[in-house]
Amino acid sequence: MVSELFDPARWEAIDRDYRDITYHRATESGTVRIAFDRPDVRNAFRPGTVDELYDALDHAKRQTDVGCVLLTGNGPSSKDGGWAFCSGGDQTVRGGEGYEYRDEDADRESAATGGRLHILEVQRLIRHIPKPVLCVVPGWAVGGGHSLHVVCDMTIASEEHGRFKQTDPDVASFDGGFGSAYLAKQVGQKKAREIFFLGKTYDAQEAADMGMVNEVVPHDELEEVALEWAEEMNSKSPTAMRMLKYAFNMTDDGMVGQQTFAGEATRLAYMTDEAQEGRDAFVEKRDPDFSEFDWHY
Ligand SMILES: CC(C)(COP(=O)(O)OP(=O)(O)OC[C@H]1O[C@@H](n2cnc3c(N)ncnc32)[C@H](O)[C@@H]1OP(=O)(O)O)[C@@H](O)C(=O)NCCC(=O)NCCSC(=O)CCC(=O)c1ccccc1C(=O)O
Repeated sequence: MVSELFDPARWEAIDRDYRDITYHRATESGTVRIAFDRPDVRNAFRPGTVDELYDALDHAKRQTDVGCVLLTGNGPSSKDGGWAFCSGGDQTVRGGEGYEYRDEDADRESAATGGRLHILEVQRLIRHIPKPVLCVVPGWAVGGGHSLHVVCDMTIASEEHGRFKQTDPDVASFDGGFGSAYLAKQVGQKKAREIFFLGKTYDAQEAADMGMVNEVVPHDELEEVALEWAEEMNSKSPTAMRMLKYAFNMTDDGMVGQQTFAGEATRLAYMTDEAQEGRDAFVEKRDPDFSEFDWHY
């Protein structure tokens, strides 16, 4: 069993050699499901988990017939029945310089000798992947797991088990990027500071009321609703969705936001006869003739 909420009839496995996550593609829509698969430790991520997550997201990015990514956590825990999206960095493999490849992770090709903190690379990929990422929270979203939900485009959460909490300062960590500053854009400065400075636990409805969760869904229906939302998004114009995501990002992402949005505008411009005249003129070693193209206003 992948997860109690997972309907095997609606998914097929994507053949990748993963240990800490599962990766599936919907049988009837351009949707993929990426899930943390360490339910016994509330889906905490270790360096190998982060590598796999990055690899799956990058693969999803490159599937031109995929319009939406679901990011979730498998469950429940075989030890106590608890549910989690993700509880952040695995504190048991945290060394002096960061999170370390240990035990069965030591044989990974990616294994570094020093510690890693590369979950931030995953955050940036979620931010820049040219399609919506929907965070599906069946239980705890804590620490770095909370930050991941914040950076996703939208979040839906289990009414019964969804729980949100920031423990970063309890374990001497601090996400000073999207996890805090972007969170403040979602819930306001006072609330964001409360979340980090007090470390309170909020249920799914409280998280929705403060603006960081889009919808609270009965636990048993969570993945069904996620697929419905994904199908809705898949029915939209891919170009419009991509440009909208980058437009939403742009005001907060500075020059990189501008670069990303402008890059997509350049792609659209490359598709015009006008751009092709520029290319052809160079290749044919002649002056370009743009005279037939309008100065649109
Ligand atoms: C998640 C809890 C609130 C759940 O509580 P509860 O339901 O009572 O379950 P427990 O009995 O506590 O846990 C069950 C079981 O899981 C183990 N476990 C849970 N979380 C972790 C974890 N993060 N690491 C390792 N193991 C974990 C727990 O020990 C139990 O195991 P048993 O063997 O059965 O006893 C609660 O569990 C909790 O508070 N967990 C810790 C949350 C936490 O502090 N996470 C780390 C925050 S820091 C972080 O994530 C850094 C991320 C990062 O890399 C980063 C770096 C640089 C900038 C930014 C970031 C960023 O934040 O993204």
